[in-house]
Amino acid sequence: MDIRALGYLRLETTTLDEWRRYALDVLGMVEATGTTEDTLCLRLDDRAYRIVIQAGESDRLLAAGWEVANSAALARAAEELEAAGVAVKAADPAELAERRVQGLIHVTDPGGNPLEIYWGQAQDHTALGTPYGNRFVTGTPAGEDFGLGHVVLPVPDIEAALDFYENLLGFQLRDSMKLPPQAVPTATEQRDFHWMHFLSPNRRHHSLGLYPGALPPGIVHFMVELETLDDVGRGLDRMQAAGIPIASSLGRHTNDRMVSFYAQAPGGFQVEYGWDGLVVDPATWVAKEITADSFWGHRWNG
Ligand SMILES: Cc1ccc(O)c(O)c1CC[C@@H]1C(=O)CC[C@]2(C)C(=O)CC[C@@H]12
Ligand SMILES: [Fe+2]
Repeated sequence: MDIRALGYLRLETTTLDEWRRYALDVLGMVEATGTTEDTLCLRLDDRAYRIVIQAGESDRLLAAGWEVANSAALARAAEELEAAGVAVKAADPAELAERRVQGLIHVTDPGGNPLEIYWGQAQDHTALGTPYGNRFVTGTPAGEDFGLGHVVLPVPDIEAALDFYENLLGFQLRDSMKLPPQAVPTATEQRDFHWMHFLSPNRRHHSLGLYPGALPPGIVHFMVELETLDDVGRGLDRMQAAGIPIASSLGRHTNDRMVSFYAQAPGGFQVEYGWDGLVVDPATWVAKEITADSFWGHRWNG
């Protein structure tokens, strides 16, 4: 399947005002066209939106949006999913209009996580006036797309999830890490360790992390990448000034070599704010095991 990138995330929140302040004033994202009283649309780049946050009854991930190139690629994706026994539901015209895409199917992964596979998202050609001069890395100036960043999803059955994303969706496995049982309190089976996997359909080291346990919000964290270390440092200052709990201190990951910190987001999951993530060559990449999450830093709280 020819998926190109993590195009967007849709979230539901019980505290939209808190999310508005968090996304705009702290993360430095930009309010996008389509924002209403009960739906906050966020721009990071020239896409009409990259994150949509809807007021609702719960705090959870509504969908991870995965982008394909065109309608033929979407039709093939639907065929391959159906042939594999995965239920596929085509979007109705109202959903397409709301999402500002030209074609879309709804699917659920083996962990029950909702995904939307789509093509033809609208762009916004107006200048992106980020509030702190910060810039998000979502691709190259030449037009190569790396997607909005990455998302880590909880998947109680890690083997089934890896098979789905690697062999059906066609993501490349970049590396894996053994988590100790205490890092996975909701694991369905007692084991000496639990694998966590990192994958991507493009040259961003990972667009998807698979966490081998359950978490109520349906998302462990999402990561947005900033252009400079100063963008990340200033973001950390804003988090602290706003009194937002830092979930993990600044550190550099061993696999994508990203320098990042993690902050609590409204709703019981985290946002990773990073810089200097690895861009790989899929033709020469080999899957590896990492045996530490970071070269330095990333001290987790609580
Ligand atoms: C190890 C790692 C590499 C690259 C990343 O972008 C990244 O987020 C991580 C950390 C992943 C992971 C997590 O998301 C939830 C809490 C985890 C499971 C830990 O307890 C250690 C690693 C953490
Ligand atoms: Fe991450």
